[in-house]
Amino acid sequence: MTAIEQIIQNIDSGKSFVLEAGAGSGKTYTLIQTLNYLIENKGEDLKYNHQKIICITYTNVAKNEIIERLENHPLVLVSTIHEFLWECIKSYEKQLKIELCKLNEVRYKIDIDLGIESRYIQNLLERLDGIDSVVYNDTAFRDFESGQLHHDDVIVLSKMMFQTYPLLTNILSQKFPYLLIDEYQDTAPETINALVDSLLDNNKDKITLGFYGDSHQKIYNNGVGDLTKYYINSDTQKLHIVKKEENYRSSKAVVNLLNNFRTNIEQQAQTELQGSVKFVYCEYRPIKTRINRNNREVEDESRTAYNREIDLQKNVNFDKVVNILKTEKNWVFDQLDNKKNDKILVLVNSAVAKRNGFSSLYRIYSRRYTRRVGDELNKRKNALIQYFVGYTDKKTSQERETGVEHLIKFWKDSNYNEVLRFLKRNSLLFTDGHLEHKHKKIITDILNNLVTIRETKSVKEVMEFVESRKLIPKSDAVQKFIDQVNSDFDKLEDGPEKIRLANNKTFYDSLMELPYNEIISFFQFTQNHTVFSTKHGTKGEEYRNVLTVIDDKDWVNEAEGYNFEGFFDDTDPNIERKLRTRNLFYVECSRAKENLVVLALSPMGELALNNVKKWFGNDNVIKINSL
Ligand SMILES: Nc1ncnc2c1ncn2[C@@H]1O[C@H](COP(=O)(O)OP(=O)(O)OP(=O)(O)O)[C@@H](O)[C@H]1O
Repeated sequence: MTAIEQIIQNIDSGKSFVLEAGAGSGKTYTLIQTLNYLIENKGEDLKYNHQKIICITYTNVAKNEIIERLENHPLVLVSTIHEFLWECIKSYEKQLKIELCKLNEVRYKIDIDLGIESRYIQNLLERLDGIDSVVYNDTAFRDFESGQLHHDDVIVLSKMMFQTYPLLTNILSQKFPYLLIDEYQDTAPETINALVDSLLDNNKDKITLGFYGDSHQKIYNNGVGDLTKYYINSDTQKLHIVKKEENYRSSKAVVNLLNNFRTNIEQQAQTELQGSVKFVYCEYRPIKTRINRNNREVEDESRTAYNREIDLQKNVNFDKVVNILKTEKNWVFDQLDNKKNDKILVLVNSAVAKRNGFSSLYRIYSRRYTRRVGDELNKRKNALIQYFVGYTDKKTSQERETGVEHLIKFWKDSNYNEVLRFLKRNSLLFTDGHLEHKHKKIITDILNNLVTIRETKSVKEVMEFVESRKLIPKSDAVQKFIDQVNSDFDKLEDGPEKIRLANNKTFYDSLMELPYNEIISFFQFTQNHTVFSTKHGTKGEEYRNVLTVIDDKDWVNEAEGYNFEGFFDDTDPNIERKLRTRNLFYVECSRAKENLVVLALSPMGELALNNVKKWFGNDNVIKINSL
């Protein structure tokens, strides 16, 4: 039976299900097929009972694609998770206030127990009495005292509401008897819990849930990742597993490789194209050692000097491989024509930053965050950097298009609707929310000006311009950061807090002096508009040929990072990191339609290489010197 046939069988017998579908299997297509089936076969009933089908997606792009493909069908509500959950809970004002107080109390206690100054409030209930209702809008700051929620709070509060008020879930299941969720692996565990353990548990006969996704493509830390616990045990299962094992994207060689390190799905390539996979590894001279007086072997040279030499060697190796691919294999790495490009997938490191024109930004980050630099940059965690380039929502993996550069992108693309939406949401230009004719001229002048000054001025000058024109005010977090670095922290007692503030000040001062051009380059990089791609943005994308570059050095010591050698040889003791690395590797390799080359710049031990040989085939694992 095909996946869609199994899904239909589940739907017809009222069973909730998970579609586990590997890379390139056409998940969205199956989701659309399901929706069409429901419209055609259950549509009349739904209409009669004033019910709707809910389809939850993660990005506005996916949302729009589905709406378009269903030709805006009135029976289907396509929604992001926040929109949906907020719609579910927002009218229960009394209950919301109670739950908000509970949440506030829990978070307040955590802060107090940790001995840190809490942003939460004692005795919130009394203060909430004075406000009309709890509110949430997409860009609101958290301000519990005035009943204002941040979007993370919506996720947590809805879980609490679903748990505490079964009646709420009964009402929802009456209104929405079918609920389909795209990219389940990136859904917050709290949301899965609300949907499966409350909504479904309380209303088994009334609602069917369908989860679509791929456990091996979870690359964001906050997603649930995998729903196995809900279907593994047939006695207690709440969901039924359906597998989709076709791969419509990749060549036989690539699919074969994916199957070699994936255990829960065995994909079938749907093309006759053979393609190829190669793994290139590098060896470096060992660090010099000597025997000391105590007869112990110790390092005989400075590790910094050694690392510097190896870094240079890595650059040479990288250039060598790229050159061979270009000249001998006809791969196309053309910075200007992104569409036709073959792609280099690489996590940000100093060499990547240099090649993409943001090496000074990288240096400033390295000084502040030392070993966490890659992670900090990749995730755009710092509030100051977010002001310029936005960020990826950690709960939903959605790009938050809130940065100066997003606004400029909309403007340059002549996407005026988005420009206006952005300004209405973020700027102080429209104090009364109305756009008048006079505003259009003002906006045009400001934005044209901004486009130009960005090219030549410093970060500080751009920030001042943006602020003075009331385009985007500083967020609370940015203001707090600036206030702190400008405070008189010299008077503080010596200790970690003083050091932290001093480091922040250096970071802030150097960032402000930076040519803004570096921010532009960094933004292009985060949006995959270079031949390089941040791996966090590659899901759903595909390229003819892919070069994936691995360099453990920048990541291996971080609990939050990646450890490729430890994944290849199965020795990484940190299970979460091992899964994260496996998923990243899976997502990267599965982007290739024809040919894949993996270049391991950091050294790989014998055990790792032996496993790699099992996956890639002996002849496809090549030492760089033999190229
Ligand atoms: N039924 C089909 N027949 C032919 N081609 C298909 C079919 N379904 C999908 N494709 C093609 O296969 C490729 C992969 O599809 P798609 O990107 O939808 O898969 P996916 O499951 O979302 O992949 P991933 O999760 O890896 O991003 C696309 O080029 C798509 O056009």
